[in-house]
Amino acid sequence: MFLERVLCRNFRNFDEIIIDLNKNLNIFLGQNGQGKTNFLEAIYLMATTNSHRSSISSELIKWEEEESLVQLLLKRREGKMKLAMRLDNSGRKIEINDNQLSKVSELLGYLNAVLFSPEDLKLVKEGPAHRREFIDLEISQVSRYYGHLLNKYDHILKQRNNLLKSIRENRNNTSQEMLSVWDQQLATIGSKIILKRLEVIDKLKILARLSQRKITAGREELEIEYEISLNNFSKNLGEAELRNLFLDNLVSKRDQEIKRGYTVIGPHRDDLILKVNEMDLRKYGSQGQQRTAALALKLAELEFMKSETGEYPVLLLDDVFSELDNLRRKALLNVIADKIQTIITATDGENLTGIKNNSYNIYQVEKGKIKRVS
Ligand SMILES: Nc1ncnc2c1ncn2[C@@H]1O[C@H](COP(=O)(O)OP(=O)(O)OP(=O)(O)O)[C@@H](O)[C@H]1O
Repeated sequence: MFLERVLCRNFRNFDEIIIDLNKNLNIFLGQNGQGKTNFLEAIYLMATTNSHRSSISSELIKWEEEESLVQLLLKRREGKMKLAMRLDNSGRKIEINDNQLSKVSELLGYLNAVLFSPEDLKLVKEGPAHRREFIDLEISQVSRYYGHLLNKYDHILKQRNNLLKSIRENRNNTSQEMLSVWDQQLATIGSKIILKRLEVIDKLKILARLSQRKITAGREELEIEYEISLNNFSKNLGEAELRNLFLDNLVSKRDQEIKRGYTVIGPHRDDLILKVNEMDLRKYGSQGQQRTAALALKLAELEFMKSETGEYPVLLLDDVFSELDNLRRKALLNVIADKIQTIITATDGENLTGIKNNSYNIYQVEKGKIKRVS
């Protein structure tokens, strides 16, 4: 798939920009703070329904304006489509081919995009929330049903945590009965989420291992494991068995959960363990090894989405070329070749000299204005 045109109106520091993109490679050059990341953010927002930098709609709207619009013309195998998001202080509205959708989450699955930015090092070296977000976003982009499960799980978890707090404050039996009702729901949805994650990680780990080998010329073996918070878990459990195990775990943690006032087990507490040559990357990996693994995961993500949807997603590279050494840069360029629409931002073209795509556009970004220069 590829983007033909991107329109942003009153989005971040843009008044109105209308950009026609090359179906292969697009390079956006500009000094710091001119609007390069803002442009990628608008596209990423349309792929995931969320900005990677802010969860607050009003921050995306241009200062002193009331509403903003991001509109994309997208070419997929099945044809062209127009996607639009309107943001104002009351929230976000989505239109597909000029028809308004009832829920923002229905936008998921139309535009698939993979974003790689310097922030992605966090994926390897920081807390589990980043790795859960990585896997959840990836699955949500190819499965709207999974996005729906996550929303439901979040809702149940909040209600259950509120109840745990209220039991802690004033123990009574009716609340304990209510807790069993929430347990059933948490276990039902939670086990579906865990099973889907396990299925995707099984595919992803093969793809990531291959990428890591390519980037390191076979010197590093990357392993990904799912670290589950449930006790007595064994692989190959069916959905009903996993649900029962989840419920048993909730019963055995009940006193602890009431004492703490929140749910201590479930997919919201799980993690991904990344190892290189059997060493835990998060704890012991060098910055270079962590960066390579983050890149390998992103390349695996591209291939995973291709295998799920039949089309490569759009690749967004935010200022990453200056951070990569020659080997990693080459590996990245080999993957992109001419088959993936790529949008790159950089402060100057110096690190981009290795790019030999047949066709590319170059744009200059300055003070919220974007102009094509070649
Ligand atoms: N809601 C907003 N309204 C108007 N301007 C905004 C808004 N949000 C951010 N900006 C401006 O956008 C600019 C940041 O743009 P952006 O993050 O795209 O920078 P960049 O070109 O990617 O630079 P860098 O290379 O430093 O990342 C800043 O000047 C900031 O003041």
